[in-house]
Amino acid sequence: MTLPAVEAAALARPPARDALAALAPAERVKVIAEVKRASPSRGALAEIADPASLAVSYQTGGASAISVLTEGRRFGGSLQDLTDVRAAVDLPVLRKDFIAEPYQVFEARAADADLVLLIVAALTQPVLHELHALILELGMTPLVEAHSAEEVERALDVGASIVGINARDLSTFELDRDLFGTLADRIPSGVVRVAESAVKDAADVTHYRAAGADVVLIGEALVTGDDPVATLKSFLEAGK
Ligand SMILES: O=C(O)c1ccccc1NCC(=O)[C@H](O)[C@H](O)COP(=O)(O)O
Repeated sequence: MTLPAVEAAALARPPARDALAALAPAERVKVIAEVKRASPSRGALAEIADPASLAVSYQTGGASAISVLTEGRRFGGSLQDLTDVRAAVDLPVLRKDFIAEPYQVFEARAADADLVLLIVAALTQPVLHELHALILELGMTPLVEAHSAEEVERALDVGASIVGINARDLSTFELDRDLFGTLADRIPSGVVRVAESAVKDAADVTHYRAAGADVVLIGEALVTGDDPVATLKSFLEAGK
């Protein structure tokens, strides 16, 4: 599709769901549950023939939003997965991908995304600013991902309302569950704090909540378990 065509398709969609309200800080931790077939660090994780029905299980289990990996080559995802998931649930849906240009933002809205991930490390500050503004202009919500104090500052400089700290180093794939705790205080109250990655069990959710997480983003532990509804419920219980 050409840029004008994808832009027109994006503008023709009904409004995005209010992700900021869905993820607002509350008495209990909230979860963004991820549809994740595979990953560069772990290879194949789960078949997921029907992403929409997995997303319905997540909604039943108490998720506040759904993340869909839309990158095909390394994660086995697609924009069609996102559209199918969005049609099956009442929750906001995140396009989780390596977003680098406006075309992908229009594409996300055209596929019915409500939230779009922006990875600070992958973008210059002017491009981060441009993409952040475009996501808001299209009525969606940016989730801005940081890995260091400097990247948190850059996220706040563009006006991010939701900041994620990803425990996974994107070049080495090493996990550091304590990174969130070292950076959380740099995110002011009023900005939603998301702890991303590395939850393997309920104790990790308790750990992130104690370190100040409003929201935890979880992929592998949900797609590899036998019962996503029960797993999610136990994680939410652990984050009270
Ligand atoms: O998951 C990976 O291997 C990965 C590698 C490089 C860039 C991104 C990657 N994953 C995307 C994510 O951030 C995670 O899917 C998400 O935070 C959930 O993580 P987890 O619960 O550890 O599956």
